[in-house]
Amino acid sequence: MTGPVSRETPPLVDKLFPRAAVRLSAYAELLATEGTLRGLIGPREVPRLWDRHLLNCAVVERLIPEEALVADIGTGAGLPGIVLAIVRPDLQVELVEPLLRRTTFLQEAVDALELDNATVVRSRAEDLPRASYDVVTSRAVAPLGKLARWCLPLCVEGGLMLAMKGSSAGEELDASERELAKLGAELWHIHQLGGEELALPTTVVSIVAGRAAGGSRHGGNGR
Ligand SMILES: C[S@@+](CC[C@H](N)C(=O)[O-])C[C@H]1O[C@@H](n2cnc3c(N)ncnc32)[C@H](O)[C@@H]1O
Repeated sequence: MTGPVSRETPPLVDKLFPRAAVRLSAYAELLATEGTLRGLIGPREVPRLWDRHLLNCAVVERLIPEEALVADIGTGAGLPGIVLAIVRPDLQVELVEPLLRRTTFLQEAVDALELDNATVVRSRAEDLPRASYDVVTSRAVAPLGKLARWCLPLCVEGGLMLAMKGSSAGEELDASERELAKLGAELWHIHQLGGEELALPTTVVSIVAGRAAGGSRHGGNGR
């Protein structure tokens, strides 16, 4: 089981997300307890829940326009979807996950946290309605090319696919540029978020969905 140190809310949370800190802490507690008991989060992740998971996901909100309808594909235990719903009450977030064990946990978390802007959707990405979302997020779900085949068709024209990636972001983008162009993507860009504040900055590949074929890497939509 987890030790008490892992449950402490870092001061940075109050500084960056003062209005969301209580709910974020409640979610951290849920992940550290039920989440690990049910095998949704590895026990070794508990001491680094804030650095590697919650804060890392929370800063992605900086790329999301106001009042967007967001689908978080393969959300697992709710990352980044639940975090985004907590820190951005203006968003509507669909937590998309095919596995029942995970959707059961997600629904319990949404209820416990009283998140009225998050909905659990038991589905695979491929089975969701097309051209429906302003923003489609994901973390640790699939390589970028495959992810783009799943996520870009779900975006409205001009919508945004946001893929949280690790150090492979550049390589993955290079390898999938042709595919992105075929899928009608217009701009793509690698963002480093939280570099000044977080122990581990977050890398996000953003891709603007559109009809026009082609695109340019580091197109710099600046969002
Ligand atoms: C490695 S987990 C990542 C979970 C979470 N995003 C995170 O970062 O902790 C990948 C998740 O993607 C889900 N998944 C796999 N294939 C999927 C698909 N075709 N559509 C939607 N989700 C899928 C899995 O069930 C799993 O929960």
